[in-house]
Amino acid sequence: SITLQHGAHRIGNRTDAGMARWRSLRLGQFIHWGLYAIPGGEWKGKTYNGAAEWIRSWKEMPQAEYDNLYKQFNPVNYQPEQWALQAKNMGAKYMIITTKHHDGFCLWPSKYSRYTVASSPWKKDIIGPMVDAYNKNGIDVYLYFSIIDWNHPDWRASPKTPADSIAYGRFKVFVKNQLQELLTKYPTIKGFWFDGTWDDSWKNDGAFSDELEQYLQKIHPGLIIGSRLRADEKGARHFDSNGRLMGDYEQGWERKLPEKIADIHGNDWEGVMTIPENQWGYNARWAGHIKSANELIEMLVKSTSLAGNFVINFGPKSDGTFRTEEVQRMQEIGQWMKVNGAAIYNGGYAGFEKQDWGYYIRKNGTDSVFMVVCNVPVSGDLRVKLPQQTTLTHAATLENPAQAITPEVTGKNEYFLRLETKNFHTPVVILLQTSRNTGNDNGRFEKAK
Ligand SMILES: C[C@@H]1N[C@@H](C(=O)NCc2ccccc2)[C@H](O)[C@@H]1O
Repeated sequence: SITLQHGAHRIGNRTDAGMARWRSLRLGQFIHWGLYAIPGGEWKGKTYNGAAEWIRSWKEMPQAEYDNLYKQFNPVNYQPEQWALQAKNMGAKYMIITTKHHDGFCLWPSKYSRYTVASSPWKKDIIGPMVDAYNKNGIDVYLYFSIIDWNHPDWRASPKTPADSIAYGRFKVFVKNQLQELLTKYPTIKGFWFDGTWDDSWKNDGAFSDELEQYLQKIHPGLIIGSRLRADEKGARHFDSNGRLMGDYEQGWERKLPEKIADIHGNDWEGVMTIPENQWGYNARWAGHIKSANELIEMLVKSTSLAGNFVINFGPKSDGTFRTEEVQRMQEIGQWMKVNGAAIYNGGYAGFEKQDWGYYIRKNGTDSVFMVVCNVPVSGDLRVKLPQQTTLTHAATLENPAQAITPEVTGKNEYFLRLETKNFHTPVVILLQTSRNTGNDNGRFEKAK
């Protein structure tokens, strides 16, 4: 390995209580809200085919007209208590809110910028009431902050001249001031979710990103910050030039998930997911594939089974209400979580060989292993191969815990569980009580006929 001044400063995952809490939460709600919700992916009768929150970059969008949208920001139906209750009923344990996206518009009345809600007809702080409402409902809040800031005169994607570098130097001070301001105004937030850190200006200034992260941890110890903030002095991002993860968890899983446990290299990680194919901010027309609640539940289960967190994104309308499809997904996911949340919260990698019917999840630190059946076999028979020295002592679904399922012992450490019924409308969860011992079931279950 090479000597790095601004590479990873820690080897292995964080072991403090704050990080243990983060990895116990498992299900998060992402909210992308801002001026981009006003056009909602359309402009003067034309449809923008990109992600709605990027519409300012569309060649058909006059940037000055976009920048003046703040004069229309007036979410008269914004009710943060409703938002928080809805998220609680979905089973989300943390929420990530866009304080400032790439367009630079601030949802809080920053004293370092005039391009904020304070200049809009709404006038009031959006972030404060949201943090309070979510915290009151037992949901932790993380602040999304874009380093890219298309509105700020000193931001540069790639400084070319000495004047550019002087301007970008001012911009870095502005970024540090706004982050300090957010921590001062909203002291209960648990961390930052940084974005927009792929441009040369940021990538080639690993020292600043390192110093910034250390500054934030100094003024607010315990903050949880993912790998997307940092670059090392060679321009390596997420993983430093020695291949070590920078930050507190791998934050590169955007609209994609790891396939198998080897893909996560033992790191804490989080996947963030859109319900349509690629829309984060409100888009009036959702084209392409819209994920069902069952698809999102399976992604949540897969993430948990691979010891990661899963965050589902929502893009409220400019008036502060949510579109029907998003309300439906939150309700359907919430119904499943009410019955099966025990398999998700504090869930992690079970260490069992994955089978076709779905996913194993181990309740962290226990011998309780959940089987989440997403693919019901036509036979109704679920093969359960346990690791050596592990015995199955009990099985029952979370829906009917009193109804034990008697496994059929078929061979060394292998059982079949038969499902009474085969028509399920959502993934079914079976809790296995296992014990590690001599590797046989002590005659508890009769041998296969
Ligand atoms: C969380 C999402 N990140 C923003 C974005 O620009 N993503 C583009 C991107 C996709 C994959 C790697 C880096 C950057 C999107 O607008 C959302 O805010």
